[in-house]
Amino acid sequence: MGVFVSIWDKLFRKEDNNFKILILGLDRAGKTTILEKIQGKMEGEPVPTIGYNHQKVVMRNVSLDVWDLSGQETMRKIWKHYFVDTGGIIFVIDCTDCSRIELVRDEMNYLLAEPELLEIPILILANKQDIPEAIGVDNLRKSLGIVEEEHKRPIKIQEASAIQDEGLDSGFEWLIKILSNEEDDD
Ligand SMILES: Nc1nc2c(ncn2[C@@H]2O[C@H](COP(=O)(O)OP(=O)(O)OP(=O)(O)O)[C@@H](O)[C@H]2O)c(=O)[nH]1
Ligand SMILES: [Mg+2]
Repeated sequence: MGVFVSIWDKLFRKEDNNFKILILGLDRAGKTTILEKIQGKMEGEPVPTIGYNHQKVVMRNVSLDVWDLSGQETMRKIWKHYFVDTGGIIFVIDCTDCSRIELVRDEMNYLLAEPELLEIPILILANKQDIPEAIGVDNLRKSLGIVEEEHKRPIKIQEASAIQDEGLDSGFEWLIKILSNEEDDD
């Protein structure tokens, strides 16, 4: 953990306990739904994001500067312009969208290999678990080729249903704990 602490100290720590969070994932994964749900303000069907949504969210005394970026193909190419100063990533997957699971894996691997994001904690939300055909965490883990324990960075795959507001609290709690622990290790 010592390496993490020093990197956070140098790069990501904000004086006011504020962390920049990127919500990434393919189009229609449920990113905007999640951002709305965690703020308790879901109103009707979300429209596809053009560009980004930017919201300040306070949870557990931590201020999150959340950027929900469009997952459409052309927009995925400009995700990198938002990487600077990122404290954590929430990567959202539509677990019913099996035909694009390889594309999801490619995007995930791109993020994992990105030098600007090394050591950054990643919360993977395995979304749309309310739909019976959704693949579960074990299958998703195999499809992505991710073994959390073997990663140098903190990484967690969390089952979720944004629509039913399930799994979001646990996921965010984990991420905030990771970020806050670094704060605590002063
Ligand atoms: N059944 C179900 N539908 C969901 C869930 N989360 C999101 N959706 C639906 O999935 C669709 C896409 O949701 P968005 O939140 O707009 O997805 P997005 O990832 O922000 O998509 P882009 O902005 O295009 O990148 C919408 O119709 C949502 O209502 C979920 O947990 N379960
Ligand atoms: Mg969106």
